[in-house]
Amino acid sequence: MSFFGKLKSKLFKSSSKLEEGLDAIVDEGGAVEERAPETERAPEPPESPAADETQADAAAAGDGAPGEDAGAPETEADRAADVAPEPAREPSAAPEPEQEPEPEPEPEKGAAAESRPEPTPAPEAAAKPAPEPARRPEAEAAPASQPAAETLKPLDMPPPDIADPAPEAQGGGVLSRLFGRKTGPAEVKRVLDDDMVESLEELLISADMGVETALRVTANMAEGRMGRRLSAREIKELLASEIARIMEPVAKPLPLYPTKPQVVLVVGVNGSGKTTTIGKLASQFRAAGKKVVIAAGDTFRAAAVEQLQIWGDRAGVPVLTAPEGSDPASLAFDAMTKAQADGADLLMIDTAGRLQNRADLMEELAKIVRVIRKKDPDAPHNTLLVLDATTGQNALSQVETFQKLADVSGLVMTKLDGTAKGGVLVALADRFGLPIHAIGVGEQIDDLAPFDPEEFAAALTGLAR
Ligand SMILES: Nc1nc2c(ncn2[C@@H]2O[C@H](COP(=O)(O)OP(=O)(O)OP(=O)(O)O)[C@@H](O)[C@H]2O)c(=O)[nH]1
Repeated sequence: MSFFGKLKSKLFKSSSKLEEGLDAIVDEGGAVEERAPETERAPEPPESPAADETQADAAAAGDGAPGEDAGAPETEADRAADVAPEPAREPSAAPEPEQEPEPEPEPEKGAAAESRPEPTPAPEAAAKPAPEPARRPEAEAAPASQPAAETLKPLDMPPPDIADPAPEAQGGGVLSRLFGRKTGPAEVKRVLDDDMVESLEELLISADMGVETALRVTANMAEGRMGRRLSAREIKELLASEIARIMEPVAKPLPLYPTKPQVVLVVGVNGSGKTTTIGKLASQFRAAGKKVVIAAGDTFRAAAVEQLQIWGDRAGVPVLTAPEGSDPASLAFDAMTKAQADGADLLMIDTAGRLQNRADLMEELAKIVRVIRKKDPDAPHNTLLVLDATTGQNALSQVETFQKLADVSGLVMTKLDGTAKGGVLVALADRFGLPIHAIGVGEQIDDLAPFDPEEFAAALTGLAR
């Protein structure tokens, strides 16, 4: 199964919570409205403020004039919802079938989509001499062997609501029936009012987005739209757009430098997925032609060392170990010496994750850094914090703690498959702004994907279904 296939299907645990919640909010205070058939729908005049009757009126009257949502500023939402597959996403694979442009109920939607600028590669990424694991493929000339690039699939967007089988049983408008026209399917819309905003805030908080982020996201969604009637899909599009906007700046692949070896210190609490992530990254780096050395720096747990050795074997990468209980800094020094002697491109150092005694851990990490700096004053070049997405809000305090223990330069979020807590990524991005280099979507060696904000937002809100 492709990375995105996994992400899409597995994130539904998260999305189903948000999706069902959003549906319920709209259903709760909404009214069924009939939509005109797409072919007959003329551009709607912009909704005048006067047309924004009181929410109570609208809800009570079930005012269902077709296309009354034409005035809703949906451009941003469309951007997230209608994201086109990027042609460069699978450089070595057979070309993906172009995604069918979605028939749009509102004419301006199509126009907005057409005028959307193509994402441009980040200059520093394009200038990188070597491909990077977990890199978004459009940002570079990735080799055919790059696993992350190869396995990403473009988003299979669902058909729009308008394409649902038209339930004649729901009845058409009088004029439609007189002229023998079939109407579009009915849909529920709810006037965006204070109650609905509050319900949205509560839903986002319950989806692990954190209070501050949830309030900000909801406020942005509501801005300029109070009094408008919105369908669940429109709300999801707005939410997806907001989420993608927050996540866009943090979606950055692990930067690669010409320095040899580039030292990547990997930190995180026990069980967060450090070992697995090191194995997956090593495999991707190796597939991209990099020479990698791994140092098993959690010398206090024999099982952790064994596990890392297994991953090293899988990835085809040497793992340096030391006797149980020996000094991790001494191992790191030896590993640095070996990596330099071997001309390795990357040295990945696993570390212990015992937060029970922070002072010890802080000293241990500081000592590792001190000794590797004897070999290279700029090392470590990256300090990756591995976070387990299933811990939800706890991930926020882990970032705070590890920022005090080490100079965290980026995040990898593991276990995004099978969690209903994906919303915490939004809170993390909003609060810390640390780059999310990759996401773990399973326990297999190729289950590490680049982080794509739009795909993530669509999957989280249920638009990707
Ligand atoms: N479903 C899923 N499981 C994962 C993922 N990443 C890691 N795991 C599992 O999480 C568990 C812990 O992973 P490890 O890599 O051993 O975590 P660690 O941080 O090295 O833990 P310690 O060795 O205890 O320090 C293992 O069972 C992994 O298979 C992921 O992305 N998805």
